[in-house]
Amino acid sequence: MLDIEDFSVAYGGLRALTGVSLSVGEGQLVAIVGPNGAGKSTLFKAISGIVPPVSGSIRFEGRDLLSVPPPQRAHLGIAHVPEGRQVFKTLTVRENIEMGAYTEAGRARFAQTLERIHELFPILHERAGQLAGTLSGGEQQMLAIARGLASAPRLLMLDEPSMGLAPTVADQIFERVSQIHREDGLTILLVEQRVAEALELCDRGYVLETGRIVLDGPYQTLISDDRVRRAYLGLGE
Ligand SMILES: Nc1ncnc2c1ncn2[C@@H]1O[C@H](COP(=O)(O)OP(=O)(O)OP(=O)(O)O)[C@@H](O)[C@H]1O
Repeated sequence: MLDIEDFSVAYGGLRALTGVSLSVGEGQLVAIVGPNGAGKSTLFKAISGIVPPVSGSIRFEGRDLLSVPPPQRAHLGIAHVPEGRQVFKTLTVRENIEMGAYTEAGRARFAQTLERIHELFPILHERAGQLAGTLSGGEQQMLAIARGLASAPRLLMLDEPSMGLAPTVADQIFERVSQIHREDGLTILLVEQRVAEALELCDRGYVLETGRIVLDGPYQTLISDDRVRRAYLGLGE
């Protein structure tokens, strides 16, 4: 579904991504893990078109994505749920979800998507008329994911959904992400610093460090790799 090849991004003189290649197959949940500043958010911004590449290619469902203007990319079915949630705080929960449904597919399927969103996140149904800025951090994250789902995407990109959340709340979010993947078969690209949790959920993972992919493979390969065990899972040999 998504093929990124030899992709590099720079902010002025600073290289944020160097020669990154990765693939996401239809229906897969792929995790990108790595430390602060590794370039994870930059990769998502480049897929959405917020930052331009220096070189490399991105193909989405066989199409050259870089030739598609950024505002059109959501209409192809790419939903980007940004780091830090960024809900519209002065709009209600329901209005935030409606804002996500601006794609043709999102509008066409809004009634059934809303029903599914309420099934996944009943609290958003209860709080439909409440201003988003008054929600807790976990509820705002649920709303950000719901807003992404409202566009009826083919690919859902989640940038650190656990950020700033208590472990139990983060676990609830991971459980919902897994449910969306398992039950709805949605293709998901997940960026996370909580490496153990993210790798447990994924079909395939990539480890990104200082702008380069240093390791990739299926869950079993990554979880048994000594570097991953030492650096990210706090485990010994
Ligand atoms: N707008 C920007 N201008 C200049 N440098 C930037 C900009 N955004 C990010 N960077 C730099 O690019 C590098 C990668 O940042 P990025 O936010 O992609 O990392 P990350 O892996 O998502 O980290 P985190 O999890 O802390 O957000 C960092 O060195 C960062 O300082």
